[in-house]
Amino acid sequence: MKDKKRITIVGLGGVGGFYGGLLAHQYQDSKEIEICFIARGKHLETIKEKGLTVLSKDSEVVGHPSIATSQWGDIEHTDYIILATKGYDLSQTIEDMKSVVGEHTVIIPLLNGVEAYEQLREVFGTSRVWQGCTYMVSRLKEAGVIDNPSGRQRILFGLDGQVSQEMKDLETILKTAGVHAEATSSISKEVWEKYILVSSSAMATAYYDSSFGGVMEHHPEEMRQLITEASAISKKKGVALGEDVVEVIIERLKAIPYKSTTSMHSDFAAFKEHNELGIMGGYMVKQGIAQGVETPMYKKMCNYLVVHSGEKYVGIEG
Ligand SMILES: NC(=O)C1=CN([C@@H]2O[C@H](COP(=O)(O)OP(=O)(O)OC[C@H]3O[C@@H](n4cnc5c(N)ncnc54)[C@H](OP(=O)(O)O)[C@@H]3O)[C@@H](O)[C@H]2O)C=CC1
Ligand SMILES: CC(C)(CO)C(=O)C(=O)O
Repeated sequence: MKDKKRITIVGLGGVGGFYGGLLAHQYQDSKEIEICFIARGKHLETIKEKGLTVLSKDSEVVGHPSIATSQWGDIEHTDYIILATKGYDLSQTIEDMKSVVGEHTVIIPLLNGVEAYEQLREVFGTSRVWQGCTYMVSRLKEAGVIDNPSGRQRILFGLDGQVSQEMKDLETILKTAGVHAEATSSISKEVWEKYILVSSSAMATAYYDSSFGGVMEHHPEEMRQLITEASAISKKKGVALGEDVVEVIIERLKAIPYKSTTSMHSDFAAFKEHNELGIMGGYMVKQGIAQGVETPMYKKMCNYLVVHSGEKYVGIEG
């Protein structure tokens, strides 16, 4: 029964649902690999009934996982856990998944930021927790349906200084399912570059109630300031970022379609009860204090957004 490699995805929203759907579609009849979903509510019921539909630019696939459940107990054991909940669900998810994490289980967080990795590492140790990040703009459209309109997607994962055979094997499993995956030996640098990009743009898009293009065109100085503050923190934490990191991030931000926006801004705009202000902004402010780095722009935007969350949210230009 334990012969098949088992990959469990928890959090079947924009990110986990997209990659989970591709994996479940590819491996539904596989004798070597099986895909399990931890989901909940109506989404779970629809997945059980009709499978998980993934819409992506010009394609549509439906994935039927081997197991779809809300109960970790139904999974029993797993070789990999791909973690894709929002930051505010992380602590509970870590508690719940303890029952299936064995000595050999590898955990890969795809959440934005570095807090998930730091938290997981504290609970499960360094070698079995790899770092990861993803570039995409994908959303849960309705129960059982994930939409990634541009079709863009990319996962980077690994541990610093090595790309092991186990990592190469996972890269192959993901690529075979159509995932643009890359195991890398400079994962801290990759994760931090992504984090600086998304954290600065999440803060500014939510603060100004504007798109990527909007904040880059109308608030370039504020964007530069956020990126500079975040880069200073990561360098103080010992991450080997290039000297030109601020310019590199600015160029990447300019390449993002003008009208698209961050997942945090979407959550603010939808008046969601929870948001990721903690991992996008709060972490930078706290780390600034811990590392002795001034973060005036993060503090200003956090202070505004923290009192304008939920139903009270009105962006500055909103
Ligand atoms: N969306 C995107 O394009 C991108 C997002 N990211 C990052 O990826 C992470 C995930 O984002 P995203 O996919 O947008 O988030 P979503 O809110 O779309 O999806 C998260 C899913 O996790 C589910 N979930 C949470 N806790 C549990 C649990 N204990 N058991 C089962 N299901 C659970 C939620 O269910 P429920 O609805 O019931 O709460 C929800 O369906 C975030 O950190 C985000 O910043 C990174 C790159 C791009
Ligand atoms: C910046 C972006 C869109 C890139 O993947 C993202 O990660 C997010 O909004 O959460």
